[in-house]
Amino acid sequence: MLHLVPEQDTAPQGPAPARAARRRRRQVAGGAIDPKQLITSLPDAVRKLHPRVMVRNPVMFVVEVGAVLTTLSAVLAPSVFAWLISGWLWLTVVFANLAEAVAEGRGKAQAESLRRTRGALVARRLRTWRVGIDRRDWDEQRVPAADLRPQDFVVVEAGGVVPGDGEVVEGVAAVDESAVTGESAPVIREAGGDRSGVTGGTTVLSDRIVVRITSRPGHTFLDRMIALVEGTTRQKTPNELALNILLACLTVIFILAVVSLQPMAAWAGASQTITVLVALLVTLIPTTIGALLSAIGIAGMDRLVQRNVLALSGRAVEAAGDVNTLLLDKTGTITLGDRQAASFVPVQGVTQELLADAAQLASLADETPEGRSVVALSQRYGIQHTDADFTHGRFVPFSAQTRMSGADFAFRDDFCRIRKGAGAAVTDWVLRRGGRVPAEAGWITDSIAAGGGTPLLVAVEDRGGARVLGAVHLKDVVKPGIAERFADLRAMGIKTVMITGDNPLTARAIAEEAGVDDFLAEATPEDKLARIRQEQAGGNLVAMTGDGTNDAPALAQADVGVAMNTGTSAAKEAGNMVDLDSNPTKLIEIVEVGKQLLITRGALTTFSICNDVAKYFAIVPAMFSGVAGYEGLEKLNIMGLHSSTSAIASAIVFNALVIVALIPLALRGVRYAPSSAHALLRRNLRVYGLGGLVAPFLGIKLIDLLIQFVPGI
Ligand SMILES: Nc1ncnc2c1ncn2[C@@H]1O[C@H](COP(=O)(O)OP(=O)(O)OP(=O)(O)O)[C@@H](O)[C@H]1O
Ligand SMILES: [K+]
Ligand SMILES: [Mg+2]
Repeated sequence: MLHLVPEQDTAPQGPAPARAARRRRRQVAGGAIDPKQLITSLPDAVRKLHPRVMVRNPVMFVVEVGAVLTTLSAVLAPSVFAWLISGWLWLTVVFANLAEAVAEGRGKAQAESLRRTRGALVARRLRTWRVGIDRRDWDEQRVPAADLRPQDFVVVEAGGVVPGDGEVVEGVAAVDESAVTGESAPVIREAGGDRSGVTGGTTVLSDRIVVRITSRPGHTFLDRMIALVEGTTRQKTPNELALNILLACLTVIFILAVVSLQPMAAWAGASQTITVLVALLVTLIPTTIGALLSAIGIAGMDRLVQRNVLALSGRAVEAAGDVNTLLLDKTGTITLGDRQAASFVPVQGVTQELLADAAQLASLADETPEGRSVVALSQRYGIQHTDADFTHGRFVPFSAQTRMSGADFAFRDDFCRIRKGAGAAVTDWVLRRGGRVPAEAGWITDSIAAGGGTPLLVAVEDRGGARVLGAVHLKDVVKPGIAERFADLRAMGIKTVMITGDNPLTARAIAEEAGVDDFLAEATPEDKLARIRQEQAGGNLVAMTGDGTNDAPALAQADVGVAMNTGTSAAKEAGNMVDLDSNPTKLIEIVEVGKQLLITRGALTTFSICNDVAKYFAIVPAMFSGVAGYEGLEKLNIMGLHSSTSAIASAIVFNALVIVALIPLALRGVRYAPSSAHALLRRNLRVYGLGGLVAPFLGIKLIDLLIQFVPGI
């Protein structure tokens, strides 16, 4: 099929949008942040100070309220200490907002370039379209792409841009999808099969296709992609919500503790100022994780975008971190999916020509790639039927339920039905019509299947009764390198199951070659769905990759449903992720990103809480220093800080700086190497727990050494 691509269009340079897309991906790859980003995101961070925005983050909202209180008290009773604390509390809130703004800012540039792609597209809409209608009578209308509605038909010719998402209903074309995927190699899009989906904004390089629009205005793939990278549609995931509630509870507990401290302190004759009480509260509550939580989530989605995966739900990204079963569709997912007719194998007493003739009649209206390849192969036998041969006929289209296709027609005064399809389905059809199926038919299909090919039995029914003529051998190729990647999945503790509508023998041959752990053959869409429910009922978290309309129910049911970008729009609508590279082993990276997200969140939570414990040692002794009866607390001043005011100020400054210091880690994610959950937990406790305990002692001491030179501290 690749000969369809004109030479000049495959030049390595690629069109400008492709280069821009690749550059854009390179910029964000690796996740390193440019210090300039911190500066450019500053205005956004300040804008986020609005209380309506801040309440969404309870921990930081408390810090903001504290900043207001200390500012008021600094105005009423000015002192260097009061101004220093209130200033750094405002900085703490700004730093937290900065983390989120930087995370969002990285998507904004990408959204800008996608917006340009969407631009002002013009569509060539057809007033009517039906299969086989004479093309010259087509009545075309030029309309803005924004006016397209589902069920509209548009025509796109070489050089034209596809105006909206849809399904190719007629024709085959090479399409440049680089504006959306960043990948400059053209892909084939064709009517009928599992490669019929086209995306608005992509460019047709060759030929002419008719597309049935499937998306509503404003809800196209590009629209969704823009909203996604900008983070405008991001909702908190269940785990994130749970952690937020936990952090809010901790905050309330510490508020109560600090409030009840005051009467106690007053009784001891060490009544504390508002500034000191707020400072104590802020050091105790988990500000580090409170500040970084949202950025961690955004960065996780972003890391998937960098890998050319669009996650349409944050819940799915989290679920990916815990997936232990992966279900894959065979054709087009594990294999290249270009099933081509390779040979005709007739039964005894039937010639190849007769079989080829019948197979062609059964495929004339079969718009699937398989159907077209049967027609092409039979033409090599000099057989060339035309629609005129069908006087009173009807086509029977292929369906995943019947697993057959064919035609019923009056043919040269005879009445005739022809079917081709899966061995079991056609055998059943012949038997129901009173025919006999020779054992030879079984041998033929088995021998094709044993080699990994897909046999299509061909049968006819006419005055002579129903009988099998032979089989078509469809060949497909397992994607290269797939076995190694499945081995990687096994090492990560993920079981792979191939599910296919194909017969058990073909399924076994392909399963062995691809190295999957298990397979399910002759599966209808309902079987695929049932298998997922069964795995889920067994407590497994299931991911599914597929491309066909018949995979859609399963993709919707799976915890992580990854649709191939080459697939049908039904599959892309049903899944919660789309892989722009259409690579089934991409799940390995999706799982890694999911795990990394969970680990990063866990590690920074551990760090944050351990951190606060240490700061306690700076502030509490300072509050009670010199108070009779509380000399014992002096022992807690193990850091030997300069004065009580410098101790408290140092703790607040450290508390704010640690947020900025951790922004790069939150965005890049904690390093992830495949290993057991226990080993990961132990490592994290060691690094982030211990680190969280030790860092403040060093940091606060250092800041104290500097801050003591500030006059008035
Ligand atoms: N165009 C066609 N005409 C008749 N029969 C077909 C046609 N295409 C496929 N079949 C038969 O129907 C069976 C099921 O179809 P298909 O393989 O597309 O199902 P599937 O569930 O999508 O599986 P897969 O995982 O292989 O994509 C095939 O094994 C083949 O025997
Ligand atoms: K804190
Ligand atoms: Mg399929």
